[in-house]
Amino acid sequence: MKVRGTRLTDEMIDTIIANAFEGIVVVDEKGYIVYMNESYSNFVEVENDVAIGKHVTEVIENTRMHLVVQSGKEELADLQYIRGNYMIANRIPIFNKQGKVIGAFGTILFRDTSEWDKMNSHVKSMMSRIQNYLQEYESQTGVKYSLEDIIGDSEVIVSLKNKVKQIAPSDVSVLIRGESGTGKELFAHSIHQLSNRSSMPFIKVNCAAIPEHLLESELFGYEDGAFTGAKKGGKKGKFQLADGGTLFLDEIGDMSLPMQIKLLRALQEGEVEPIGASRPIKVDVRIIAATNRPLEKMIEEKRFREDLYYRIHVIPFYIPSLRDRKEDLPILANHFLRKISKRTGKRVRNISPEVLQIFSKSPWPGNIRELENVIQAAVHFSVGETLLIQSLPDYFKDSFTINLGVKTLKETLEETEKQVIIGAIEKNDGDKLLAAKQLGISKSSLYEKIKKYKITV
Ligand SMILES: Nc1ncnc2c1ncn2[C@@H]1O[C@H](COP(=O)(O)OP(=O)(O)OP(=O)(O)O)[C@@H](O)[C@H]1O
Repeated sequence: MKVRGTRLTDEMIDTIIANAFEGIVVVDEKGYIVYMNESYSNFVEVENDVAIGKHVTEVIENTRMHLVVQSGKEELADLQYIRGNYMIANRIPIFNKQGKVIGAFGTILFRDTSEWDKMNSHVKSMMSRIQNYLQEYESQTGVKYSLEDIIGDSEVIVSLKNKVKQIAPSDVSVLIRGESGTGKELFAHSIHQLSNRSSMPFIKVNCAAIPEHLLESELFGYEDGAFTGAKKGGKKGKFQLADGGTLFLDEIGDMSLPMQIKLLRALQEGEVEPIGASRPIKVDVRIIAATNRPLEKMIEEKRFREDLYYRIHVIPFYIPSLRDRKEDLPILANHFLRKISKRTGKRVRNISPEVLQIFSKSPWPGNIRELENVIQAAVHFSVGETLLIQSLPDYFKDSFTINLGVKTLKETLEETEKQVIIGAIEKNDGDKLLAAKQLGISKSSLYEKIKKYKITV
């Protein structure tokens, strides 16, 4: 390098790097430290000559330098927690002329700790203030999740997240469908959180969990002395509690017909009548409902009211099961691994490829909730930094090996074919022609298979 005709000498470069404002570390292609400047070694409190030659993971907490030499991808402005402080880290791979990674250099911002301490305490106090606001927001509104909490980069999840952004600001009712554990509640929270009602309450009612005779008082409330055993002073119903905000009616397909009539009346009139009240009360709520029940079939069987269906089905929203979007598995699994490791303080950093392979073959009947539970149990049983097959809970391994061991190849293939067909029909809201198109088979062959496997969706 030339500066006004003078070459920059090795000594000059050494002095500049050694006294740089940032901490600098250089590793070879295997992640072993070949250079560390004084700022960095002072910060991590390791003698410079002791650090050199060691694997970077032995010297620097939470480092990712060894991963950057593997991936060849630079990581800029990443927050890294080292020695009780958040540092801003850059990690840049070094390539030779043939384009092969031969090492990486990393920098952390702030040379001396007192300077950083000032900044760090500022960041920490900001973070704790944000945390407090979030907690306050959650306790006042009942909103626990936002769109950022929905993990997944499959086409369908990305498009559902875009749909949330589009529909959230309007006041229309949304009906979220999908199997148990697919994230229906998460999406409901996100819609509310992005709506104009976000500062008002989000109230959830699980229509399946509340006995029928209590659901009316739960939804509409009651007046003082409305019935024996009623609370003194009466009780507000969920409609009133959600006034100005959103009422999330979970498992709406499990609501009895008489309650459906009362609910429809409340939605149409925009008012509720608490039990024992002489006058109705005006309420302004947005309805988000969720179910995994086949409402259309239930309408045919007169178990669900068609008028209520049209009232809540303004915007349909279908979340596919996890087995229909397996491309999301690695990112979801790693997300839960990080979350659970952080919560439990157990250092399990990655998931072995064999485990990910088993995951990709599992049918996940409990969807994402089941995945989270499996990872939670596996982290608990893990001994090293990698989550291995032997750490998976027995029930999960057993269900898997039983399926593989007892069934013949033909049975396994047929079972898979049946599941794929059911998935395609559900995905297309029961439209068999569309399902056949998507599966790349003729309509008659689809009907044949429906008959063969006795599919009822
Ligand atoms: N895309 C996702 N990203 C991260 N976590 C998710 C995702 N989807 C679901 N979860 C997690 O899975 C669990 C189940 O989600 P949720 O309760 O929203 O499902 P659900 O469809 O409403 O289930 P149910 O019908 O049984 O009430 C929750 O812990 C939630 O945080």
